[in-house]
Amino acid sequence: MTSTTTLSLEDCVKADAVDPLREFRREFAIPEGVLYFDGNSLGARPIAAQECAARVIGDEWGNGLVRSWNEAGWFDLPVRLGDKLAPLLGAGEGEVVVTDSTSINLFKALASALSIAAAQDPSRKVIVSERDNFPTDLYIAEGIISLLDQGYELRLIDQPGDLTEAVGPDTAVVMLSHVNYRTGNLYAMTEVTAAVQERGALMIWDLAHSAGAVTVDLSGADADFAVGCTYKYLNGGPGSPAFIWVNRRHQNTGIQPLSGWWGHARPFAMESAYEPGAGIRRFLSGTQPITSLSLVECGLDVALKADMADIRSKSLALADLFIDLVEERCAAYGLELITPRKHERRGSHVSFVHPEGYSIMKALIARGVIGDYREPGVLRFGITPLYLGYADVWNAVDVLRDILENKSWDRPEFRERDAVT
Ligand SMILES: Cc1ncc(COP(=O)(O)O)c(C=O)c1O
Ligand SMILES: Nc1c(O)cccc1C(=O)C[C@H](N)C(=O)O
Repeated sequence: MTSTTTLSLEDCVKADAVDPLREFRREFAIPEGVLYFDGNSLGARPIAAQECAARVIGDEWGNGLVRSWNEAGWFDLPVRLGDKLAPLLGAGEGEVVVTDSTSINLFKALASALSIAAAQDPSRKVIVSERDNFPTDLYIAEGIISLLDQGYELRLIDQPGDLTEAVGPDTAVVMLSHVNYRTGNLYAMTEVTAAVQERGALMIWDLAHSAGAVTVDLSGADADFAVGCTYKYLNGGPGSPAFIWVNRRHQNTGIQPLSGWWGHARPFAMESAYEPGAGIRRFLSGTQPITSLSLVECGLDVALKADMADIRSKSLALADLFIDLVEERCAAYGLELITPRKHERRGSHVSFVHPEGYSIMKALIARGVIGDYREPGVLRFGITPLYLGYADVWNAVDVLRDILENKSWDRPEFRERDAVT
């Protein structure tokens, strides 16, 4: 569907009828009456996940018991799932493991990158990131800086355009989110990686808002490390394990400081001294949450059946439609778009700022249009082409217009803050 003005619901219904991804919606359990625009926080449940959970809990755990570490392939699951995820990241076999959380994987990646940078040039003491990066990324960097206590510092840029100027001969590592969690800004991975490496620094990407949503080519960009989660666009389930990708040239060089027994060269030799395993396995630490790890496969199996180019073009078309409809139908109500309009600069969510953003989002959720809220004043709408269609976008904006027109957000119950927004 092309970006036009004066779009009708009928146009959207017609666009849905010829959408090459329309059958994928059947693969997901979306409750009746819900328009789900929060797959950028927690992806919807693949129908297959319920049966998978029953098999893992009932059969593999219940009947197999401890034998399942071998017989059901539990021990190899982080590596097997990493290999399965790799094509969606432009990565190869033996380069990715699904394990731990994004925060923990970032700790491993950053510590490892700093150890590699220090071996090359110990005078490089700066980690460059973005003030508007997802907070956990900055907190993890602060934690490593205090733990190492070797004069490292964090340099934060305020605009994506300030990046190249901030990276210099003092820079050890640059750590950025490929897609910004708040604005949806998308960095040009290949160009940015090349600029960072030309300046002698290592490049770490956080792909939390990219994996399964936008085209990613880690090998093509020749980045150094990447991390990301599986509970958003990969539909792995709440708190499902994250992933870490390590360029082969670094796998056996840096220090992976969470040196637990799963990363040991011979875990069941039970040796008292640590000897890192070869390759990506050394980025494992300890025992993995096998039930939730197993569910990651259901989301991956769905995503791998779809063509990533179709996902990307539908994501852009749905977001264009969302923006056009808001601008056409909600123009009088003070919503300000903070997401880049340019396709090459946009991820897969759309964000608007409004002084009453929190109450408006709560009012939307009460009407079944589920997005989320981020400070300050940001209404965020995730665009997930596998289970959202053009008519869904039209209907969501229709509810938004109604809430704004009737000021129905202006009620005490919509002002009460929940713990999770
Ligand atoms: C860019 C980014 N990094 C990291 C995280 C979270 O990491 P974790 O799963 O460790 O809580 C999120 C979202 O929660 C995120 O948006
Ligand atoms: N990870 C989350 C959580 O534990 C609770 C609620 C939301 C989340 C999210 O994923 C937030 C998300 N990363 C964001 O971009 O804001």
